[in-house]
Amino acid sequence: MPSIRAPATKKTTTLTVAVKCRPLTEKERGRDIVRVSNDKEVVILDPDLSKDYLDRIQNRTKERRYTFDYAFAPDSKNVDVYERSISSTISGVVHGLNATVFAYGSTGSGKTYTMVGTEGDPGLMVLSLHTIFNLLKNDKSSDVFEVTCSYLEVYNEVIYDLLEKSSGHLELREDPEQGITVAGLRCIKVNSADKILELLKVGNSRRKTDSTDANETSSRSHAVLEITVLRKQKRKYRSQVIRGKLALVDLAGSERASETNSGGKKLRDGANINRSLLALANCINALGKQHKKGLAYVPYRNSKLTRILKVGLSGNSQTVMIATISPADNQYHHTVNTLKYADRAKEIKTHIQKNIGTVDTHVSDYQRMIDSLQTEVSQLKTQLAEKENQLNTKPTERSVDDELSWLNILSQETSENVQERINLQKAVFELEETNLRNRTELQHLDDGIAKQQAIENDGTVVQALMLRRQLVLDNIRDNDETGVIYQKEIEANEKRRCQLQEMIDEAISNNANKTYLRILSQYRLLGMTNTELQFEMALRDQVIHNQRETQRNLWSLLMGLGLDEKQLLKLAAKQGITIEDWTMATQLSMTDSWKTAHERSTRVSQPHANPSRTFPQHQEYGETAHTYCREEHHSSYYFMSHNSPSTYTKLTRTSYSSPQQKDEWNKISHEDGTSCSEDPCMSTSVNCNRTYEQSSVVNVSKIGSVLSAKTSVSQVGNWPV
Ligand SMILES: Nc1ncnc2c1ncn2[C@@H]1O[C@H](COP(=O)(O)OP(=O)(O)OP(=O)(O)O)[C@@H](O)[C@H]1O
Repeated sequence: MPSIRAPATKKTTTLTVAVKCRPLTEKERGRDIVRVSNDKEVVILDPDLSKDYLDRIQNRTKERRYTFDYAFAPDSKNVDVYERSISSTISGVVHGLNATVFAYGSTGSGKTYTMVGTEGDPGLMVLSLHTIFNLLKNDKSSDVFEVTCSYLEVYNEVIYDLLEKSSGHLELREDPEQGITVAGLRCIKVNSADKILELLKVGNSRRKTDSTDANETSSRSHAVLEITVLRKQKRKYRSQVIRGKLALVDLAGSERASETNSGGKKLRDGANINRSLLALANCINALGKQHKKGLAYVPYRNSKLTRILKVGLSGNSQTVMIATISPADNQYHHTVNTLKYADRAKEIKTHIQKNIGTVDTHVSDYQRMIDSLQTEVSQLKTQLAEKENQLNTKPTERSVDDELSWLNILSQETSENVQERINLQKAVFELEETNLRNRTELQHLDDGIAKQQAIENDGTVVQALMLRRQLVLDNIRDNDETGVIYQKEIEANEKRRCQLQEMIDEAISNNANKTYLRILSQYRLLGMTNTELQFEMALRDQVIHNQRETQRNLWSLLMGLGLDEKQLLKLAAKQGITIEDWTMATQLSMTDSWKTAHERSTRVSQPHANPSRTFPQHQEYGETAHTYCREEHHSSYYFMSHNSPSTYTKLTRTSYSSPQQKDEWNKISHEDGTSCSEDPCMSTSVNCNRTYEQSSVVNVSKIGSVLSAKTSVSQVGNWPV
């Protein structure tokens, strides 16, 4: 079929952005911090409960408010999302228009639930297919329809056919007429929604999923279901073929390694997912900027995902982005990140146009098309010449206004470049961490094999150990290889950074408005320093996570020895070790799910680097155990009862909530008899002159980080969504 596109009127439209908040799951016992008002507005409350009215009116809270085309509260069904934000787009597919719907959000935020759904709450893929086949069934024209379907996944930057039992690696091809296509991808002819749903089911069962701490069945790949509807129109003098395409995309979720609690393969998957999502985020950023200045380069080529989504993001497609978010307070950073990108995506423009191919075209029609194409070519040539002219213009020749916005764009790109470098460095750091653990395990395995070889006859244990050894070695090699790729990307990123800085410096030295430009540049540099600090904190976050894991493992080990609470305390006392909080520590070692729900409380219940003090929990085990806590970044203290861990009662500087609280606070004393005269609400200690490390409670050297780890954590870091 000739596929010359007949010139038809192009309609410019913006991406439709809908936000869907899922309900709190049973496992999550956190606070719900998302509010959806008037069907369009989403408010994210500050997860820090201690912020009061004054903080709010002085803008010191982390509360955020966003407006989108549509917003859906946790009680909304998939069909509500479909009817309000998608259905009209889907019907265009039957009339030769392209449409793309993609779900975007952090891991466990509900993307797969929204796209695929359940039997009781069918997802957007299922609902769209029913609409398409209903429209075809009810079509009154004499047109003939043909529907085909393909389903692929991108896993670790490799494309697989989900409709093929054992699919090999597929390659992307740039076709001058059809755009980006996947060579060798199966396109199956279908004649009912049920048939596609069957294929969808089979395809989903082949998708790579894994269980992580954040989501039991986490999708580790990006899945793209594409439905093509061909409408063949028989007319008196010519036949026309209209082709509409619908792409339904379920992305893998962005994640932080510290949250998914993953290592080895899972960590590598996560790093790849984050990398392709970062590439997508960068495209959204660039496209969002394009409408303002028309300058931004859109880095589609950075990942397979962005190349596949190119048409949906900027080409001939009516596109809907469903940003999925979790309402849980511990997901605050992910939620804000997702909404930030969703907010930018609102600016993206696409250009929709009917895909019409003609068969038996009359010569005069061809002539008309050729004329029109020639006009288009000459217009493009003029535009290209103008652009080249602009690029060759020296900064000094620009007007000041132009200069400033040009510099602004440059510095914006610099910040993004820094952000990208930070993400890459974090990925490298995570890989190195995993390999460190892998190498330790390898050492243990070698020792074990040597010992076992000396005593064993049949060699079965040795064989099992050798197998494990090979697996660990493979992981080390894979991680090293990925590390080399990341290093190369860091180098490329660094090169770009230098280029950008040179351009900024040149603009400053050439321009009359030097002082203003210098301030602007300084401002951007400070912003970058800030981002780098965030990276440092993210690294610290990771170290703390590892310490907690060690703590948990060692507790399990101690518990496994069969010692009861008294024996353990006695043993510890003999060694001069004070166990800080028996209740919490044992709970911590017993259940992992407890850890997630109570992470906040464990995090804040440990002694602090500065000021140092001894907490009296160990005197009051069991029912009456209380912990004094401080959250470092908010300089606030809480009084928390273990009987009801979710209840936080704030102590204020001028008044205690109850006499009991005041008494409890007054009990705080150091072991050596000195006490802190600090008010609970002050962030510095008055009489306390010992450092954290000196405190005998924090006898880290005795049992590693088992009994007392530095665990004042701020969950910062802008891991890309
Ligand atoms: N609207 C909803 N109603 C009820 N449960 C939901 C809803 N949305 C999501 N969930 C539940 O939340 C959990 C995570 O959802 P889902 O697997 O869809 O997340 P995801 O964003 O696809 O995660 P990943 O990126 O890790 O694959 C699942 O247990 C799912 O059943």
